[in-house]
Amino acid sequence: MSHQLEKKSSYNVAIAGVTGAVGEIFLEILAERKFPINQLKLLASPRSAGKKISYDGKEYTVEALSKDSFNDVDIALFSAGGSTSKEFAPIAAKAGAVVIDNSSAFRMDDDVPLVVPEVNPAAAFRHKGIIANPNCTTIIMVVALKPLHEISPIKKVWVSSYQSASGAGAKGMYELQTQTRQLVNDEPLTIEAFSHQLLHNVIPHIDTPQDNGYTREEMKMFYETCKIMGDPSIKVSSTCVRVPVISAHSEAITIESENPITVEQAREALDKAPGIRVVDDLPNNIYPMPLDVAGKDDCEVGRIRKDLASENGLTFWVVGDQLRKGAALNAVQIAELLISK
Ligand SMILES: NC(=O)C1=CN([C@@H]2O[C@H](COP(=O)(O)OP(=O)(O)OC[C@H]3O[C@@H](n4cnc5c(N)ncnc54)[C@H](OP(=O)(O)O)[C@@H]3O)[C@@H](O)[C@H]2O)C=CC1
Ligand SMILES: N[C@@H](CC(=O)OP(=O)(O)O)C(=O)O
Repeated sequence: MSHQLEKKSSYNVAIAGVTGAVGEIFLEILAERKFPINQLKLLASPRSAGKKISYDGKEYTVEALSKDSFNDVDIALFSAGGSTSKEFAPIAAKAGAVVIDNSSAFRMDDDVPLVVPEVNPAAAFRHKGIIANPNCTTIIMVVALKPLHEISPIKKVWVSSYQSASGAGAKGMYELQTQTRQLVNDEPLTIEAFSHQLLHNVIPHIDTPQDNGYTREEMKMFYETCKIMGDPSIKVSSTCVRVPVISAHSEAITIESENPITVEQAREALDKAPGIRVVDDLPNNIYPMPLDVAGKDDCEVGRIRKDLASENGLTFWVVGDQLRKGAALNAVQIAELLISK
């Protein structure tokens, strides 16, 4: 069975997980980019079945995701967690849809391309029914790494992330907002979505601990970077940290490349690269910050400087809206690539 999308003037699109943090942004982005939709199917858990959601001036009723949800669907955008993807993405692909999956369920499968359109667009066409959207922190980083890797191959990356509450979904954003209100009202703080109070704190722990002392989020950055960049020799050491910011992830990155990359070369390459903007004027207090980047499509890079501690090293700061470029926008850009051929 061929999994390539048949060329049409408009497509039947399903969104699994439409009531979640990423699902909501999927709808915003499809509308903003005028994605050619014929029929739209909105899917979530049985808890949300019957809920009404507007899209492009029309009201839709959310349906409970089931094995029969994908008949006549061309493109299925999944954002409903790894276990839901594991169960339903193969069913959707078998029914003839091309699945673009936001979860971590299939990212490292050999048969599943892991795609960031600015980095490895050709991989999108090698799918067998499922394409994986990478981890959000990794997407934001590789958009900046790619133009630098083209100047001189990157050998090593050290990165510390400053990941917003929305990375933990709707419940993460809600908990940070609730804690703010509770603190003002002198009430006990609810701590459910994160392992500690996030308000007025930073938590150096995202996803499950691994045997090597890193977390699963950190190991996703290690493995996914190599797969997306098509270079298994790149070594990534990361510390992923949750910070009390509602939306947009920040990352302090140091790279070591085969040959030196000057600040000027880096700035010029990043300036020209798609999906990223240089915002870098330290003396005038101008650098990327989550408050400014939240809601934007492009990632922003600043604080570009020669690293003082590593050989052939360059240090910089990248911020991206992880619900957009780190999730829904990247997935919609993959869908746009598929329908462009
Ligand atoms: N938040 C982020 O920054 C990013 C998230 N992702 C990934 O995207 C996915 C969704 O994340 P996010 O939007 O943040 O999470 P949310 O918790 O905000 O939303 C989860 C969504 O999945 C639906 N869902 C949950 N269980 C089921 C089920 N059994 N069957 C059908 N639908 C179900 C929920 O429906 P209901 O409302 O009915 O419960 C809801 O629509 C995850 O895999 C996450 O790892 C990827 C990149 C970034
Ligand atoms: N990276 C997200 C979590 C997430 O959704 O990751 P993944 O898509 O790799 O499961 C965060 O900030 O918490």
